[in-house]
Amino acid sequence: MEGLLWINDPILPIDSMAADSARRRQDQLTKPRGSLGRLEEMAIKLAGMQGASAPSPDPVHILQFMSDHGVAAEGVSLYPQEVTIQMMRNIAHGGAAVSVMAEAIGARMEIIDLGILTDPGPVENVRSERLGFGTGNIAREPAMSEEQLVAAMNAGRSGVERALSNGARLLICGEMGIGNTTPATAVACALLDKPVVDMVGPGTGLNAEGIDRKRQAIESALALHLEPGRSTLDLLARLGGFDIVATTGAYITAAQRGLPILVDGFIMSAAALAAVRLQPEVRNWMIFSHTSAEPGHRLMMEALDADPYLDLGMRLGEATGGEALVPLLRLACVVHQRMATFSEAGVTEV
Ligand SMILES: Cc1cc2ncn([C@H]3O[C@H](COP(=O)(O)O)[C@@H](O)[C@H]3O)c2cc1C
Ligand SMILES: O=C(O)c1cccnc1
Repeated sequence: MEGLLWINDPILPIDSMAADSARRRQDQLTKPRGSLGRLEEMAIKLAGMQGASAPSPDPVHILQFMSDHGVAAEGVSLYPQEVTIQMMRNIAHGGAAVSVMAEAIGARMEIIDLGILTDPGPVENVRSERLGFGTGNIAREPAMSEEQLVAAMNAGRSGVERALSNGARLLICGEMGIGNTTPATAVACALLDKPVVDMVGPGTGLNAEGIDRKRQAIESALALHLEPGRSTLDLLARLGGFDIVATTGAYITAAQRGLPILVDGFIMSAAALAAVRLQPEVRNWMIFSHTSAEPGHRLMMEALDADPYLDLGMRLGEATGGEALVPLLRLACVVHQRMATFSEAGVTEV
């Protein structure tokens, strides 16, 4: 697709020498081999991605994408659509979970309005890259045009470029927009060829009747848009959201530029599936923070051969699962760097 030729640019290889040398170092540190479990794996993975003997998640850069979803008209969320703009202000003013956590972990966050329902005018701390007034209702029409798809992918790409120019060493993408678990579910069902009943869930807290209504809306969307031979980009334009598409572009760009990706929950995993479908090696650059309580997330993780680190019953989105893992990533890296080896400490090795 014109304007998206960069998707096929090569993905950087992981530095396997750096990963091997980090693994060897872990085995020389004063502990029974493997005893720090997956903390060891975190440091080794980051070492390979960063080509570094002293890996570190810092600086962490969050791209927080805001957008609305036309399919909210089908009654697929417990909350009304005006919550999106209200939450955008809340995020920008520092009152949302993502904002409090970003401050607590010392992460830089850029909030990008990709097209919430009403144009809020200039909002402090929000970058406006509006592509429309929400997407189309996927149960009845495509989510977006080809032009909007291209612009959303490029918005994700330029977000990563700004992150890199700010020195980022770890990327977390997040989203907020009422109704968003519906396009995420639709994209996942389309890409994985799974029945909607296996993937659909409560999102913000729908009851059984609400989930059934959401299932019907997604089934209508798939019946309308799913045709054999449709490309991944075409499916994204028909079923996705501006945020899922921008994140897909951000993930591919990060992998092309060598920036490690921390994938957040259910909605961001739909983008991860799309990015890996478009460019399989993007998977090598991904770390998965947590298992979302949204039931279909496990199927997504299976498809991505991913085993997320945390399982805290989180189901918020907003990059918060990614943020929750950052302190553990830091700990893993500090341990990797500062622990004494057997020979340094004069401890008997077996
Ligand atoms: C106050 C509030 C803050 C949120 N922050 C993230 N989400 C999350 O919930 C929404 C997806 O769930 P559904 O598809 O059921 O609407 C998205 O906005 C997602 O970011 C929120 C939802 C609400 C209500
Ligand atoms: O895991 C997520 O991304 C999620 C789950 C429920 C609602 N919003 C987001």
